Amino acid sequence: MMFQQSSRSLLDASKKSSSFRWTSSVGRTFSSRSPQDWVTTEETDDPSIAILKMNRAPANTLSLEMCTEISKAIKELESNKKTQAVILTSSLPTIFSAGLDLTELHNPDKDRLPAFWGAFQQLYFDLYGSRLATIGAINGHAPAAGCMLALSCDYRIMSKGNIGLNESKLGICAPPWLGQQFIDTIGLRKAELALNMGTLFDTKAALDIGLIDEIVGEDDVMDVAKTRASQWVAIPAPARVACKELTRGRQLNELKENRKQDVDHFCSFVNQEAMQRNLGFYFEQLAKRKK
Ligand SMILES: CC/C=C\C/C=C\CCC/C=C/CC(=O)SCCNC(=O)CCNC(=O)[C@H](O)C(C)(C)COP(=O)(O)OP(=O)(O)OC[C@H]1O[C@@H](n2cnc3c(N)ncnc32)[C@H](O)[C@@H]1OP(=O)(O)O
Repeated sequence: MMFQQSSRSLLDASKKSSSFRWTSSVGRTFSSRSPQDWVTTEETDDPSIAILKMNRAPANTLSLEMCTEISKAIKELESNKKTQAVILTSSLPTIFSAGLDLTELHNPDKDRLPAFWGAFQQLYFDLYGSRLATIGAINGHAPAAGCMLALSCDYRIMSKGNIGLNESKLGICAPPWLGQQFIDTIGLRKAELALNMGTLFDTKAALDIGLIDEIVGEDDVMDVAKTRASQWVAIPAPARVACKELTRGRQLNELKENRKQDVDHFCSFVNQEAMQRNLGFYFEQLAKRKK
């Protein structure tokens, strides 16, 4: 790993508190196969390129365990010297990732909340700072932390869905480091407008503002992703890693140095009554939407 971070205590805590079936505060039951199946890695016909698929139906939301599983998969791929690139994608038909699992934020378990945020920070370190060339094959919606997954990749192709940081619509604001990633990608003024309005961009608008690099047809996503991965892998690895350090090192180190404060800030922010009211309201709207 290029930007190795230590998070043992938080991740150890996360293991203790893992639960894989629970009823949310608005009464919906989430169940799934075990977290080990939520993320799978596949080989391609090029041994230097791997695929990392998110399989957590219904929306690939990022719970503590989901963040941990993605981080684990990235580290495993990095531990194989032959692997030089990873394609991050979703096995769900219309959703890349719906962002943070709101059941973690709404009426949170006070002991689990810091571990959850620590696992999300770790995922940012592991993906944004990976030694691998990372290609985001965004094959569906990618709001909020789903957009963070995309922004953390080196190159983004997208076939359908909406992408952006819509946190303001939930009555919250993206954490500073995610906001900075967004600003660094599309520029301050565009980010300022989009963050305030909570704008989600369709593929064309996302391409226009530079949030994604390419629009691809639904059936072409994996072929194009492999082609782009090959192009990135063709650049000598030390050069790629040095470029990444140049463009991302400062932001990664800043959070690394302020990790504990960021967790404390997040927890006190989320635990505010007004924040919980907003989240509860948003969550209920989400559940009612289909009906
Ligand atoms: C100054 C302040 C500084 C610091 C503050 C610090 C920290 C605060 C930072 C908080 C950061 C937050 C980042 C986030 O990621 S918040 C999450 C944001 N995500 C969303 O808003 C997406 C919500 N989902 C959707 O809009 C739609 O689901 C989507 C468009 C993605 C897909 O629509 P579709 O119609 O295809 O599917 P749905 O039927 O809506 O969804 C399927 C089921 O999944 C459930 N779901 C969806 N998203 C979430 C989620 N994020 N969390 C939990 N559950 C989710 C949805 O309710 C459906 O459930 P069922 O009805 O099938 O039970």
